[in-house]
Amino acid sequence: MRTIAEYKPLAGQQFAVLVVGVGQVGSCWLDQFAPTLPPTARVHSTHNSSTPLTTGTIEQLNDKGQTLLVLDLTASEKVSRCYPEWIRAGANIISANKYAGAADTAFYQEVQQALQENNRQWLYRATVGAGVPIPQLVRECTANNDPVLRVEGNFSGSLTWIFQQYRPGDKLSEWLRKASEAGITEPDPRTDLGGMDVAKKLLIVAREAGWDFDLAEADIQNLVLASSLDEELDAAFDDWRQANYPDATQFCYIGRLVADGQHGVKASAALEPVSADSPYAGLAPDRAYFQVWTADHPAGTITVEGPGAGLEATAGAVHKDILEAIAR
Ligand SMILES: NC(=O)C1=CN([C@@H]2O[C@H](COP(=O)(O)OP(=O)(O)OC[C@H]3O[C@@H](n4cnc5c(N)ncnc54)[C@H](OP(=O)(O)O)[C@@H]3O)[C@@H](O)[C@H]2O)C=CC1
Ligand SMILES: N[C@@H](CC=O)C(=O)O
Repeated sequence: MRTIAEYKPLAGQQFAVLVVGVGQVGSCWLDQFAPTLPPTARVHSTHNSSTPLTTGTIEQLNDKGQTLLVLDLTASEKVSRCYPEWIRAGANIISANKYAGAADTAFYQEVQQALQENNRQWLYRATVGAGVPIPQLVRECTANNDPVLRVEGNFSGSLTWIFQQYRPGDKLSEWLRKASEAGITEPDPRTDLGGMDVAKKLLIVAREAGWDFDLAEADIQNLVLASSLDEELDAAFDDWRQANYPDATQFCYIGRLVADGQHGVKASAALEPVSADSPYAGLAPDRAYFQVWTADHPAGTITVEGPGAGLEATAGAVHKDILEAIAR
């Protein structure tokens, strides 16, 4: 963790942190990271569904001259839709919630416009890769005139955790339950298993490269193969495995963005068999591995590996955003 001494806010500047969503990530941040906030920052308030954050609260604090950091640690689309109003009222936003980053183009642009017009920041390092700075890498290559051609990686922390441990013959439903208990799935694990969580991450990264696409057009494999996530899922998944990859011993859910001259980008994700020489074969269940191909590196890829799942890695990413916002 970086030390607070590295950060030099403007003289007298006070940062009020408003935490929206005190679930698994929010509690982890409050317990482990909030105590290390710089002396110029303090947690002003915490909010959940029954005590939502209001725009009035933001306006009042802004009027008092406080610099506001609103942490969106929910999985709520409703909360994400408040961003433009909150930004106009004076808030800077830090998100673990992926809804705004992967929203329809019109809403995404509305958020960007509100940020520009009000000179506010929106940071979202925790939304992709947990502790692996993949959006930042793509943004930096793009900004430095080294266009990104392709990005590939195990974008799902929960599906990686599951499939790095699952072996044919296991019950998929058991691994899913354990992942949910470990706090690494979405509040509704169907979001992970169905691939929609990965689709959102692909869109967030694509936007860093200057691409955009409609989530509905992404080619995403849905592993919600049964209406209930119990023995019914196990039977359906075994049928799929036997029909497609009867000899595979290991799988990984891999996401891809590939530049496509005509259409901008093609986004896809699928569960694929992993051979012994694949970089995914020996990956620990909580690690992420990404490869980026750029114009300057068309053959040799840039590779990044790091902690890609878990509450501490995610809350740590939120904390890095807070320190970055304070330092700017
Ligand atoms: N778990 C992980 O490893 C990772 C999670 N994330 C992201 O972090 C976010 C949070 O995940 P997690 O902590 O696991 O989720 P939880 O379900 O544990 O917590 C969500 C929290 O959001 C609150 N909430 C829901 N709606 C509102 C609202 N309208 N106003 C205020 N609070 C609200 C809930 O309150 P209540 O209980 O009252 O409804 C709850 O406290 C998600 O977007 C997830 O994608 C990102 C990376 C990794
Ligand atoms: N559901 C997510 C958790 C964080 O984004 C994942 O599986 O990666």
